[in-house]
Amino acid sequence: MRLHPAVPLLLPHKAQHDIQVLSFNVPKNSQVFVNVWSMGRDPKYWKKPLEFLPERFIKSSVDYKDRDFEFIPFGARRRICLGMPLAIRMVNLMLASIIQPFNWKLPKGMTPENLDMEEQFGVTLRKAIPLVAVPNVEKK
Ligand code: HEM
Repeated sequence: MRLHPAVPLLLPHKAQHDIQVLSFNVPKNSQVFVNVWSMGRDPKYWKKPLEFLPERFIKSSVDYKDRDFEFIPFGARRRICLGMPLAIRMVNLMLASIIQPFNWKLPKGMTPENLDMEEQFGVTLRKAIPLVAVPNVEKK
């Protein structure tokens, strides 16, 4: 959700009136895109921003629920994702239900280090080259 956010530019927002955000003047009716993809990789806020280190969140106070604006994979404030409470439960459940029953491995010659994580940009973000993984059921 930080390195590869599902909705990289959030949904388009429109300024209802002239407003100044930090040093930026945003005229009424401007269409505003919030680049959460780039915010999640900003070295100003993240140590080793391009590394996948999920443990960075273990003792961190950074919250995804509309409080810490360096990490808003569900957006924020009035137009925050309505499905967020469902999504945060479902993501864990879906991941657990594919990880638990199988032993997964990468195809021959492929290692986690040489996985191509390039993205295909769109309203939603997807892997440019789909992940190939081989499920294996342990024989008892
Ligand atoms: C991991 C899963 C999900 C992610 C990362 C996600 C992310 C987002 C993001 C970034 C937005 C745009 C927020 C903005 O522009 O400020 C959004 C909007 C929305 N999402 Fe999700 N979403 C997820 C799952 C869901 C689910 C499961 C539902 C419904 C059951 C849902 C319903 C909505 C709706 C209705 C909006 C529009 C809210 C509005 O414009 O007022 N989302 N979501």
